[in-house]
Amino acid sequence: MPASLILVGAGKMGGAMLEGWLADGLPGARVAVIDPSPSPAMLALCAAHGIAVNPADPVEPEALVLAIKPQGLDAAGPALAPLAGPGTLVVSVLAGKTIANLKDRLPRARAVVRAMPNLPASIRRGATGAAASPETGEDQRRTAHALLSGIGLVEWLDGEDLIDAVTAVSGSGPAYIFLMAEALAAAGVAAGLPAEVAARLARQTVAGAGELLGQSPEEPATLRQNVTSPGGTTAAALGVLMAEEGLAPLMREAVAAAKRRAGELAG
Ligand SMILES: NC(=O)C1=CN([C@@H]2O[C@H](COP(=O)(O)OP(=O)(O)OC[C@H]3O[C@@H](n4cnc5c(N)ncnc54)[C@H](O)[C@@H]3O)[C@@H](O)[C@H]2O)C=CC1
Ligand SMILES: O=C(O)[C@@H]1CCC=N1
Repeated sequence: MPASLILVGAGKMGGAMLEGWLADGLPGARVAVIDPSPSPAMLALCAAHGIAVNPADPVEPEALVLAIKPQGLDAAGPALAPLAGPGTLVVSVLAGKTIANLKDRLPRARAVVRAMPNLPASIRRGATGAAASPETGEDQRRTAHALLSGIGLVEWLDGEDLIDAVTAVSGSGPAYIFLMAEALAAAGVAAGLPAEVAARLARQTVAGAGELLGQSPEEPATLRQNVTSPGGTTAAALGVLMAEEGLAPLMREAVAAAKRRAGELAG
């Protein structure tokens, strides 16, 4: 873990990573947060862990983690450039922004890791794809790995060309699963259940299935088959979901749209 870390942007994703790092044992005294409008919950978390918020004269840290909106990079660049020296490990989670885009705004930076985590980082169940600039040293790679593996699974990529696909699959992916819970609950209401009962059953079904998938050595397809009695109710439902025009082509289209959008955010 780095001896000093500045988190720039402590919103939903930055906040989730910070929660994960703190749960992983990163001492708050090593961390500073820069954010012009931190939420009350973030201020409370920082106060509880002795984390400096918007220090007056921040100094170049060992690790500078960027978690602002991609569209905010131009405006933030001038304030961030002095914090990213040749020895600083820069970790960016900005969707679409390439390592070259980041180096444009942080001209002294050498070691840049472009990472795409996801929101379950807050409970250390995240999934991150990452790629490092060629100048990133072995120690800095180890530091980046310690940070990212502290919040869940890490897949290192040979180059950054796959990060937009990672963004579309696992970066945005939790939203697809939450939507599944919403849609299942709504379908339950349509099938006659009281709304609150449907919401509780759908939520626990998605959470329980996710937990089982996380703990089981079986493939998702095997777990699906374990639910499916021949000629039974699940088979009837899967006949719809697995039809030619069912979930698979829809998911392909959704992931392609997210990947396309990530490409548009570059620059
Ligand atoms: N939300 C998610 O599930 C994921 C988000 N990301 C990436 O994380 C980044 C942040 O996204 P969210 O957390 O969802 O957005 P957010 O809006 O919740 O957080 C952004 C934070 O940046 C702060 N901010 C704005 N300008 C700033 C500046 N100049 N200096 C310091 N802080 C500044 C805002 O006050 C806010 O707290 C984006 O680049 C996004 O692509 C990546 C993976 C997943
Ligand atoms: O929606 C977005 O652009 C960000 C990137 C991945 C998840 N949230």
